[in-house]
Amino acid sequence: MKYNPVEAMKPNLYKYVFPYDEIPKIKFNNIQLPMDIPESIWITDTTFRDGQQSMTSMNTEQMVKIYDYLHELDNGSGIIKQTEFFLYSQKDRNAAEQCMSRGYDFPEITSWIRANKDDFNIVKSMGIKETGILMSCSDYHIFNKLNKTRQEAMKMYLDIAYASLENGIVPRCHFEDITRADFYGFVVPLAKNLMDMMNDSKINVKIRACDTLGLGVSHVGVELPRSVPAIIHGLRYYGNVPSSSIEWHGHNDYYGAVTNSTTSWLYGGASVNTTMFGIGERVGNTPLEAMIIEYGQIKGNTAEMNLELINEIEKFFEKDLDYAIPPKTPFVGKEFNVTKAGIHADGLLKDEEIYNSFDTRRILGKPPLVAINSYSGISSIAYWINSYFNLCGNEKIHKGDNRLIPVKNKIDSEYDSGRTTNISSEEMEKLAKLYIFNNYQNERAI
Ligand SMILES: CC(C)C(=O)C(=O)O
Repeated sequence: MKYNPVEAMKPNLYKYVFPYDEIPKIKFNNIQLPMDIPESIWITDTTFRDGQQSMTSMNTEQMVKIYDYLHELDNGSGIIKQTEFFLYSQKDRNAAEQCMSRGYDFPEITSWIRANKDDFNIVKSMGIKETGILMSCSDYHIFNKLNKTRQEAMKMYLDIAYASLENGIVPRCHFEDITRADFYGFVVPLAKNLMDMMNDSKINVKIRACDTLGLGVSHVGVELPRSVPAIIHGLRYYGNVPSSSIEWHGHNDYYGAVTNSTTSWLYGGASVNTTMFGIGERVGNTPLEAMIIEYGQIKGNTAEMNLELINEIEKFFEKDLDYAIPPKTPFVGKEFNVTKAGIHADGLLKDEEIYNSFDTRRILGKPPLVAINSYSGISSIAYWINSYFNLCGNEKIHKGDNRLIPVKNKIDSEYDSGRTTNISSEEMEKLAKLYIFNNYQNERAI
């Protein structure tokens, strides 16, 4: 071991930042670091590992289906670069094998293993080229969970990385709890030792910066260990880690998962790790679909990615995995672009762009809608139907159309009898089919 950790007699738990009996603090130092976006940035996925742990486990068929979806969503762009599988159980191995047999270039299949010889043998025998390995970095973990000194922990991690390289497998070193770790005392020497191993072995070594409790902060001028800019900048300049080997893994405990992941891109980490719809531990991981939108904003386009497919993936999660996506979730929730304020509805009716920031109909297959409630007039109802059914040109229903009258009457009668909730999309669809398109059999529309 060339670079030793700064040994500590007792754990450095950064109590002035994380007092525990109070909310964590953000300490400012006003140090400005340079942004440096890598030429190539990408997204990786951990839906099958960190994501799946948080919900009823998926069966093999469901995992293969999601893998197919990730591939179709990526659509040859290579932006959704990798996804990772547990290999502990036969079910996990079957799923990984079936996904590998698809032969797709993207997402590449990687694994996550316990640090023992047998697990390396499984990775190798399955022909998987990269594996995630846990390397917890904070003294919360080293002292209080592993019951080791920093020196002992470092040695254990380097031995594991060495075993991976000996097996010809790229180690992806998961620096767990990096946002509470002693950066210069442990993270930097560990990174430098690993980079030496990479240079000696000529096999890539990756570092995943895991914001395990979502404590990372994206603002400029914040002290370590919480500063995302300082962590990414520091890994590159003090740890000698190339951008292409740095990945951010975020959790959303403080609502920062998306911004922190983007910040990691901005300061030089090429990769961000995500799950579909942000499923994951506690409040979840960084949502994959959000990072696609972030990617598009930074790079100016989303290459060949097929964003409309997200709709289908949503339906699959809801129907087959019994996972309810909260309706107000940006870009994917049923109501993310449904305007409820009467004054906004009025704006939408005049010009969609007034209250919709991009063409969600074309790009996500989700037209902006107005909520239908007791305040909705005939024109809102007409707008809703036109938008929902994507009616254009001559097909468009105009507010003078008599077929709208029974729809309006039905809605009014709901509120006359004491209803307080909005009319749902399902109810509106039935009403429109019954009174406008006249092809619905069931007379009881609501
Ligand atoms: C277990 C670790 C690697 C992790 O996923 C996290 O820190 O969130």
